[in-house]
Amino acid sequence: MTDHASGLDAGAAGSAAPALEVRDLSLRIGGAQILQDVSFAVPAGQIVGVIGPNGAGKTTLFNLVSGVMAPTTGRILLDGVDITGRSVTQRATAGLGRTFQTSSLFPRLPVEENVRLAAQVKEGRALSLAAFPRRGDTASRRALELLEEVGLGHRLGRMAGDLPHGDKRKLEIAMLLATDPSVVLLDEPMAGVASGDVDGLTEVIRSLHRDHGRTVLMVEHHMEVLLGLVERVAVLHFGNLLTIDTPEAVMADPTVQSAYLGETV
Ligand SMILES: Nc1ncnc2c1ncn2[C@@H]1O[C@H](COP(=O)(O)OP(=O)(O)OP(=O)(O)O)[C@@H](O)[C@H]1O
Repeated sequence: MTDHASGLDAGAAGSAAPALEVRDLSLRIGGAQILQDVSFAVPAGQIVGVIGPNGAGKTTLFNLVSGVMAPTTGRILLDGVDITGRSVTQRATAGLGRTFQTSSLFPRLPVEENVRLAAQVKEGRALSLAAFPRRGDTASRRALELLEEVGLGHRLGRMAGDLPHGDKRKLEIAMLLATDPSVVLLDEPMAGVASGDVDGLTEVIRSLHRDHGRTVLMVEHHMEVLLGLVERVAVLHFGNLLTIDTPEAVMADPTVQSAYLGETV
């Protein structure tokens, strides 16, 4: 571990609690130590990348933060509040949103209906298609705004399952935004996205924090995209946090180079 490995001083300039913080997070399954004492903080409005070789523990970290799995030890704080014992739904209500590596869309529904359903849930209404959507209701209006925002205004009426990968990812982000999260976890947003769609999706992600002030933590294997987007990079290796620092410092770090030996950084 390097001196700056914890990154816990990252929000120290102001007195406000970091938007997201993990403290000594560990997960043990059977005899396997999947994550070990991982600690870092993400100040509000910052965009941070998580990288690491295959099996390093990136998805596990997201599963722990979003509440899909419970840590063996350690704590997770959202805006300074300990959410470690809370359910996925309670964390979402508290402002934590997540996309998954695998698509979480309703493929046989039109794009606007996917986002309307997410907006409807945010309003405290049921995830029900039978809610008789009216063109002017707040969930429908919000859905149209968000589709414009992510650049899918021209896809209205298309079935979500028929969209190209890049647009599916944008749709997932629009659905996430419908829940109005303050902290967004993006799990490999570029996976399966055609090269021609990468720039557009990158801009959508950039605007999440630049234009909307959201805090973003993202796992991404597409290194060029990640390094062009994030302010800091956390590096996981065999369940340990090697370092969290600026993209330049991380790429120049010999421990990172050796962690990736045999892989292209
Ligand atoms: N439920 C589980 N039971 C046992 N081992 C698990 C479980 N979940 C994950 N692991 C193991 O934990 C390690 C970390 O897995 P994880 O999926 O978090 O890695 P990752 O960094 O996201 O990898 P990738 O880049 O390939 O997606 C792997 O060795 C994996 O096999």
